[in-house]
Amino acid sequence: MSPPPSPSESTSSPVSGFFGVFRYSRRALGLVWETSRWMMLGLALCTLVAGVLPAVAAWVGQLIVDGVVSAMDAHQAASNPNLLTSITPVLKLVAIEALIIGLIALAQRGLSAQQSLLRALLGQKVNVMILEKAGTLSLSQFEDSELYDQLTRARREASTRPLALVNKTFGLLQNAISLGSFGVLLVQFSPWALLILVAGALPVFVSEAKFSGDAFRLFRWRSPQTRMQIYLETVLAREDSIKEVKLFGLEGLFLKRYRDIFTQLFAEDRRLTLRRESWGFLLGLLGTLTFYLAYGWVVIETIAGALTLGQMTMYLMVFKQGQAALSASLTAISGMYEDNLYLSNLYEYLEQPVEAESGTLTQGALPGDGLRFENVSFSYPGGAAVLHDISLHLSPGQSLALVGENGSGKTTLIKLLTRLYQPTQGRILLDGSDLRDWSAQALRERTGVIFQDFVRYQLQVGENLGVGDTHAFNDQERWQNAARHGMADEFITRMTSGYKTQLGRWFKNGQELSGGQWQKIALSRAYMRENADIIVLDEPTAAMDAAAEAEIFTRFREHSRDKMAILISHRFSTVRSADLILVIDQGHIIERGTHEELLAVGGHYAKLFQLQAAGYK
Ligand SMILES: Nc1ncnc2c1ncn2[C@@H]1O[C@H](COP(=O)(O)OP(=O)(O)OP(=O)(O)O)[C@@H](O)[C@H]1O
Repeated sequence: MSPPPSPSESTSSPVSGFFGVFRYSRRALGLVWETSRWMMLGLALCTLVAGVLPAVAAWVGQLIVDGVVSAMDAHQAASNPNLLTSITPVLKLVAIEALIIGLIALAQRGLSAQQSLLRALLGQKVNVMILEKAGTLSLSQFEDSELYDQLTRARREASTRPLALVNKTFGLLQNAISLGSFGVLLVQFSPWALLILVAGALPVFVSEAKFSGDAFRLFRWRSPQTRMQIYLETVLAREDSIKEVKLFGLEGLFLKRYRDIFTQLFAEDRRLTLRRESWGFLLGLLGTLTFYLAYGWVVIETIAGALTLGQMTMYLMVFKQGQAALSASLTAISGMYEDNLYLSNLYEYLEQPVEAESGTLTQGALPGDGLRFENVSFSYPGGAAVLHDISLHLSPGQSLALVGENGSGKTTLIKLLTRLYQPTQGRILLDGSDLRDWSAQALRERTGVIFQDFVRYQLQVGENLGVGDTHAFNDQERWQNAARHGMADEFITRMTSGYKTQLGRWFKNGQELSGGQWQKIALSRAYMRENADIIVLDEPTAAMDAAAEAEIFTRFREHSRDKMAILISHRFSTVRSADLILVIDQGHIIERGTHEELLAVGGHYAKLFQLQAAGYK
């Protein structure tokens, strides 16, 4: 199976497509320039030195051979030969050549030292750019598998590519300088020789350019499989999934899938590599043939007396090195083409449009009005409607509970309320102003949320709380306050290093917590937002024991006395005390009222309540 071309690749002509991708070279150079000006200048200097000196060395080589020949003649012809006088001029030339070779070695070392330092700096810079961009993407962009592919491709490859591109650009420059200087020497022999040199290397270049394009298309086309491989690696080798993998005996199954993907990808790789190398070999032979043709020509000219021995050595060396430099330049160009294609992926990702943060409000038009949903409907991108025509009003000091079956849309409602998604229809108002018009910062400060799938950070306990309010990330007093509210302080103080205990198993001395303890940590994290007046708990006590749950809700009510509290729970014992209960079914509000009102109606809520109560009898 061959990868389909992307639309842009299939519509543009191969030539313009080929040159079009070079637009990223300038950006890569700019990136290096921003990373370290001095090193880029150093690279340029070393490149120049390493480019010019080989031709100078070849020329000095010619002077040496011719010097030796004439010194030999003079020495033999002299009636009173003095060896020292005869060899001194040649030895001086030998010393100069040694110096030149030393300088070339120095320049090359300089190049490789600067390249390896730049690799580290540039890799870090590009990775930071990728992660910074990730921070600006919306949740729906993150859930878009194509964008996710792009992000994965960018992370896998692009952090090494900019330097590769710059190295190749400098390599090309160095070879071009060498070629130019060799050309100056070679043209004196014959312009045809120069032409032969170019003609010999051209076919390799064309084939390289073609195959690097194929390689990139292959890489782009199969990134979903690569991503599946990364995912399987994670499932098979991470402590949070290994328990289930072991119990269900999934190792063999997943490893087989992992291997199958590799086998498929490897078959494509092998095909491409074999074709690339076979063509490279055949076309390379052409280059070798032209070299030996030129070799023969130079030898004939020398025997015929048109060239001196020194000139012959020089031309042969120039020809050989020139050909090597030319094919290296051409390979560099096609390699640059490949790097450019990879970089185009990085920049496509970096240039993903992000929604401009337009809201600036820090206060609503009707302070104290609380939260209002006005005929809000919502569908996830590309999906069917999940919420239909939701209207509700919650004033400060009131509590709201959402009840409904799995998948009825409760968490989605919270995602809209926290502006992780925008309603498809209708609007949400906070203190009389549309949520979209609020500044993100102000909104964040006013809401404290814990989601069902809260994050278990592999950090210290205190930091796990601190993430709830970055301003107080290291504030121990605030940690303790929040932990008291979330009922986590008791077990934290019993831990070996208290709030400084490392959590999780990823790092040394990390301690694992029970499901309920983690939930208490997450709950305390929500309490870190001291100024938040909208507190949302999405099934906060599912993993807690009954006593802890009762205590949690007593504290929750105390804490949220003058705030807006929203609670999602499948346990009616926690829901019943809410001021307003909404029963959601397939995205519709089907019942609303207090616990008593809903029981009196004898509808869906009453039925579910009785079902649960019967379970406890
Ligand atoms: N990111 C998403 N993209 C597309 N569809 C989604 C996404 N998240 C949830 N859904 C769908 O939206 C619907 C509502 O999901 P939601 O998580 O809001 O339900 P819920 O009432 O909170 O369920 P539960 O009680 O199981 O937590 C479900 O049908 C689900 O498949």
